Amino acid sequence: MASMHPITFIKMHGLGNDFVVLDSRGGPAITTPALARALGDRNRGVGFDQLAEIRDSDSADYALEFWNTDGSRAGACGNASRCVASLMLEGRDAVRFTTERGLLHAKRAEGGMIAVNMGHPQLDWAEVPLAGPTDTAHLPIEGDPAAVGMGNPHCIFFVPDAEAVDLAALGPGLEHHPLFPARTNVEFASLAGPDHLRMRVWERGAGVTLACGSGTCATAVAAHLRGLTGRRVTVDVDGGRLTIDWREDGVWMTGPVARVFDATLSPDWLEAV
Ligand SMILES: N[C@@H](CCC[C@H](N)C(=O)O)C(=O)O
Repeated sequence: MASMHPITFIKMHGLGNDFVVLDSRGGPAITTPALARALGDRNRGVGFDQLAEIRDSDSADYALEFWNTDGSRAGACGNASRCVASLMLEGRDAVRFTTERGLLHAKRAEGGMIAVNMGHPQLDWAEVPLAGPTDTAHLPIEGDPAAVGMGNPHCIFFVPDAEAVDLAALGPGLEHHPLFPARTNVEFASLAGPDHLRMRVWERGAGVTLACGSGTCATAVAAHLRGLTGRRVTVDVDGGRLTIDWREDGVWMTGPVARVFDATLSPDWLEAV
């Protein structure tokens, strides 16, 4: 891939869910499926769970596009949204940005945390999407999972002990289950206390990750709808803790972010992609 200009990027993470952030505002989009796969390679590239590209927006402060390590696009990425918002919030109280699913909002929260409103959950089978008319609260899959869309699909299992689940063994088959025509992210959650969940995730297009923001929102929504929790919950994921609050105006997610380093892609490496 030839490039006229040096391509700089920022490496960030939210609870160990790690990202390469590209900013192509004012110019053409940079990311292709091949570049996402090459950059996502932890041995020969940089390594990430998702790539987030910042684009110009006519209707908001900026637009965001998300890519998985397998080169596929994702309609939502909660933790990358919080990471990029932390950059864009410099000198501002709140930001508005567009993603595939529409307009979202983010703001600073207490203790240096970043909060993002991930929008309203999608509870209709066609919105998730599922392959045909199905009760999203109880899918016809062994283990009685629920389906919730947050701009991307999630299949959520409530289990006695999320720690004991072999994600690598179960994840690939469930990600490609025929009920999910666009594949799915897969979450396993158990109740850790009142309004407190323990959750682990297999991400569509990325595999096992330490955290998934949209998955945490989807799990909190499913837990409330099953009568397991209230609308505000603490969720412990492998990489740390998120707070989810399902309010009138959408599902708010609050947690930490980190900027790890800034760098420039080598032109020789890019040429070979
Ligand atoms: N890590 C993310 C979700 C990323 C996208 C997902 N793998 C998909 O393909 O839908 C998050 O924080 O939400």
